[in-house]
Amino acid sequence: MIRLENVTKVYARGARPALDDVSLEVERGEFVFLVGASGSGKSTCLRLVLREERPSAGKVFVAGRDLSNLSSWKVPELRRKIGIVFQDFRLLPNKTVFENVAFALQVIGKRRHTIQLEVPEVLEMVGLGGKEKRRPHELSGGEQQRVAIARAYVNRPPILLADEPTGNLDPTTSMGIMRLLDRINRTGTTVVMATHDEDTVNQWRRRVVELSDGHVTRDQAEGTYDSSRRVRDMTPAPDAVTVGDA
Ligand SMILES: Nc1ncnc2c1ncn2[C@@H]1O[C@H](COP(=O)(O)OP(=O)(O)OP(=O)(O)O)[C@@H](O)[C@H]1O
Repeated sequence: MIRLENVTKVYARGARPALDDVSLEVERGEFVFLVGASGSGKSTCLRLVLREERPSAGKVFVAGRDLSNLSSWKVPELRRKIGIVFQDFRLLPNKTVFENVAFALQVIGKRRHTIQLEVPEVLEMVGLGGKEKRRPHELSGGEQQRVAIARAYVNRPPILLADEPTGNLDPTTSMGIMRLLDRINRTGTTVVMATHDEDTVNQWRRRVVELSDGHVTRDQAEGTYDSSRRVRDMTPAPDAVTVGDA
């Protein structure tokens, strides 16, 4: 469903590559956690899949299409296949919950009566039935993220990308959001979630792809994440103290 083939991304001439010869394949229907320290290249991966960025070298394939051959007028069609959720929700503050979700269908030309049917259905699914008329500031962070997920999913895209979706939420609320993403994944949607959230990764035990300085350093089924591991690995063990100190 998503394939990166020897992808390198250099943003600025002379800068360290954000991604350095990364190859990665995500099958249809998988749920993948993309983990790694800040700056390791997680968001860059997601932006390449959305064709918001183009690789400096290598190829990106999404839903059978080679994005290097995709003309710019076909990019909206690609993005219709991909729902995206961010850490900071990115809702339209002056629109109601219903209007925020409906907007995603309006921009792709869906008919009014379809919108009237599909928006309540997806809001019910994310647990926001009855809150259609609220504006984002009248919702909790978890509820705002549910609206963002409803907006990303209302068109039933085959791929859902989530960039730190639990980053602004407490553990209990995060758990609810993860249950929702899991439910969406069970409908057959491929989910790729970039995250630092160790507890979530360790609780859900899905495939974990770890990036370090633009390289894939681990790809593990039912994986875990310990962000302190790299730091610990670089710290001398207690028995490495030099004899002269004794
Ligand atoms: N638009 C840009 N222009 C220049 N450099 C960029 C740009 N976007 C990202 N970078 C650099 O590329 C590297 C990877 O960034 P990226 O945002 O992909 O990392 P990340 O793992 O998603 O980090 P975070 O967890 O903090 O979001 C970093 O060194 C970053 O500074």
